[in-house]
Amino acid sequence: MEQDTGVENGERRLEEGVRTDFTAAMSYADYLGLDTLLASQHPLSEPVHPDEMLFIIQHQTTELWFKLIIQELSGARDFFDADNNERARKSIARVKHIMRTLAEQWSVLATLTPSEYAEFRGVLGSASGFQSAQYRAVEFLLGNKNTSMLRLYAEGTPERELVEGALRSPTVYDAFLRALDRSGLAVPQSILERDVSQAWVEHPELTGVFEQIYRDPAAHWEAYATCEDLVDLEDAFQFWRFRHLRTVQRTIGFKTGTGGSTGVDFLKRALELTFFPELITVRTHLK
Ligand code: HEM
Ligand SMILES: N[C@@H](CC(=O)c1ccccc1NC=O)C(=O)O
Repeated sequence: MEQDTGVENGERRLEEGVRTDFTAAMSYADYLGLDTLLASQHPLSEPVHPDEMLFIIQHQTTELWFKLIIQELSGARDFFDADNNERARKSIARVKHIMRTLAEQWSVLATLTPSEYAEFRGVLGSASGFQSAQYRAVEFLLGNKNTSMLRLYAEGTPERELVEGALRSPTVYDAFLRALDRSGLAVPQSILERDVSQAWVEHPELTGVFEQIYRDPAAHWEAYATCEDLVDLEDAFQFWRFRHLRTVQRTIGFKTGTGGSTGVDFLKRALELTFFPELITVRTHLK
């Protein structure tokens, strides 16, 4: 007797229970809002350059992931505030994996050759990733604050609210340090009371706190693991910046950017930034 594999003539038979009528029930597309999502790609080149779709989708998928990163980093901050280190670490790990995925995603855009990009770059006008409000909010949540970036977003717009909100609130690192202090590792008061809207600058007096942790990991295991998670996150973020830089260089060389910057040279400077400088310095001090 033939065994029923559920496959006939190369086709998988639909099972009896499979729903096919969604007039009165929620469907996949309903739940995900696919009508608006998939109607949101508007190439401007005429005739439409097929590679413009690649360009748009690469940016849109990145913005979707940025949206989740903002949720997770804000969540991590709240968990630190509630002294729930384990949950904060889980959110940080998720962000790290998203950043790794996004760093890998550059290889798709790298298939866009300089000649192809030049064919539709003109339609972008003065638009640039530099204006991404979600990206800026992520940078701010991690400590790379810069008040002058606010000028890019008109007052009263949701983008301004997002970026300004992130500028004025404590960073994930601020929240972690406050939690460390509550746990008994004395973080200098000046750091706990710093103006959180300022960019983080290295505080040499903080390195001692991390030295205590790194000299005896077993005694401070949760804090130690969290420090390493933060370093992982920073690494993943830097890889994303680096791959952006390399993609830009192979696509437009040393042209100035549509956002008005010097381009590659401007992006290179971001590689000098570090979110958690004391976590690097502590390594130098370890014997
Ligand atoms: C061929 C593709 C790309 C090129 C040629 C390119 C080029 C540039 C350039 C030249 C800048 C400097 C600002 C300016 O003057 O415009 C910049 C900034 C930026 N781009 Fe791109 N970009 C590309 C793709 C992307 C993608 C896919 C994203 C993802 C959202 C992105 C996000 C950003 C961000 C966030 C900045 C600001 C970086 C910072 O402030 O350090 N770019 N890009
Ligand atoms: N700054 C890029 C243009 C660009 O990449 C871009 C343009 C519109 C929307 C997003 C962009 N992505 C990153 O900067 C350039 O100078 O070619």
